[in-house]
Amino acid sequence: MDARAKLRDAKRIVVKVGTSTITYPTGKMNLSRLESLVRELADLANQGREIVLVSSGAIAVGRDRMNRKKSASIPERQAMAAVGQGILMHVYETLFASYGQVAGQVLLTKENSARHNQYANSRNALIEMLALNIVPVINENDAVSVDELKIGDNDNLSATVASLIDADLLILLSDVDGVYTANPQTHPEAELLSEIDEITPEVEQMAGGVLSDVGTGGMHTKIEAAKIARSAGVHMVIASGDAPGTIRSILEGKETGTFFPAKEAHLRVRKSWLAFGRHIDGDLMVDDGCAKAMQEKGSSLLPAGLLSVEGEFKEKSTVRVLDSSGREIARGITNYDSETLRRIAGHRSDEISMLLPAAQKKEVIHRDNMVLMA
Ligand SMILES: Nc1ncnc2c1ncn2[C@@H]1O[C@H](COP(=O)(O)OP(=O)(O)O)[C@@H](O)[C@H]1O
Ligand SMILES: N[C@@H](CCC(=O)OP(=O)(O)O)C(=O)O
Repeated sequence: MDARAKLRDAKRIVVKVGTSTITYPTGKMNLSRLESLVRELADLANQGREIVLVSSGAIAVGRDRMNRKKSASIPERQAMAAVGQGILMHVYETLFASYGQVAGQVLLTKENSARHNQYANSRNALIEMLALNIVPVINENDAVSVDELKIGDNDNLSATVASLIDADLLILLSDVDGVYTANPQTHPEAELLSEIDEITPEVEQMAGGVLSDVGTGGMHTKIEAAKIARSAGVHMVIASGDAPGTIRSILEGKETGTFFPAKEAHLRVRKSWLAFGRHIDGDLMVDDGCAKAMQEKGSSLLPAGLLSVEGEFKEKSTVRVLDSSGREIARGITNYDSETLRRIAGHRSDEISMLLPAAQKKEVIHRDNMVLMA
């Protein structure tokens, strides 16, 4: 069966719109886009589908209201978001109400997904809203989240939300109609890719940089979102937010935008929390033999395979595991702090008891506390 045909049955759908889709380059709201988007989403909800909207745009709309051209400082961006989010939500609420639907605002920070109890709370709230036929309208809580509280971009946020609620499909609507072989704004000869089955280093290379002045991540953060979604068993499509009817055409299984099919064996909720909900505290580089054993046999990470340690962290921190070329292959919770890891790196398990005074666990990261990323 054509892989896209599965999308016809998608019941729980997360749609993310970028700043560039819902505002004009001047910063003013693009009301006709907002109207046609909400109309399309309300119609899907009328069909009995569960819809979640993740919308950017708070900072741009706030800037426009306050007549600011560019907000350089972080506190100023926070202030702009506080103004813009209210305006945006008012517009969404009014539009959804005009189509007979109820919208409810949910603002998230990294903390909501980094602590397990808060992760469960966010999930419960969203699932209850869907059960009550409320359309959650989500954004990052830009007015309060800075530095380590910040998720950073709504592409990652939408994929984390999709994984949190076990969505069937995530649609990222942007100012570009999918992933091209290179940035089409700088490479007019670039070609649109209809489907990406594997996120290879070449795909990451194609993602290039951002040109948009109000958005944050460009194609790079959308590829990161695809990794999160696919691993969590969520299909993802990147398409243009320009043309009305795009979402309907995706749900008819038509070849619209770039399709990232979900991985078959997807992560259970605990593992997806482990991989994507938590703050990353450091990097561990491993040798090729160790990388192969982890990827092909699902082995734990042992000290013998460890080449180097980046960052200062305590035991039970979340770290990325990189292969010798620097590519991320896994994430997990380490049994040792960074200082101890530097001492035991490269040593066989039988040598460890001599290096460390008390009896220690053998693995650096146990396979149960690890998620493969590549
Ligand atoms: N390979 C690529 N294919 C498509 N777009 C790309 C690629 N590489 C970089 N881009 C850029 O990413 C932009 C979309 O990202 P962004 O402006 O952040 O959108 P949004 O506001 O929807 O999140 C495109 O307009 C394009 O300039
Ligand atoms: N949360 C911010 C936008 C962050 C963001 O990811 O923007 P975009 O790249 O346009 O999706 C806002 O509402 O202004």
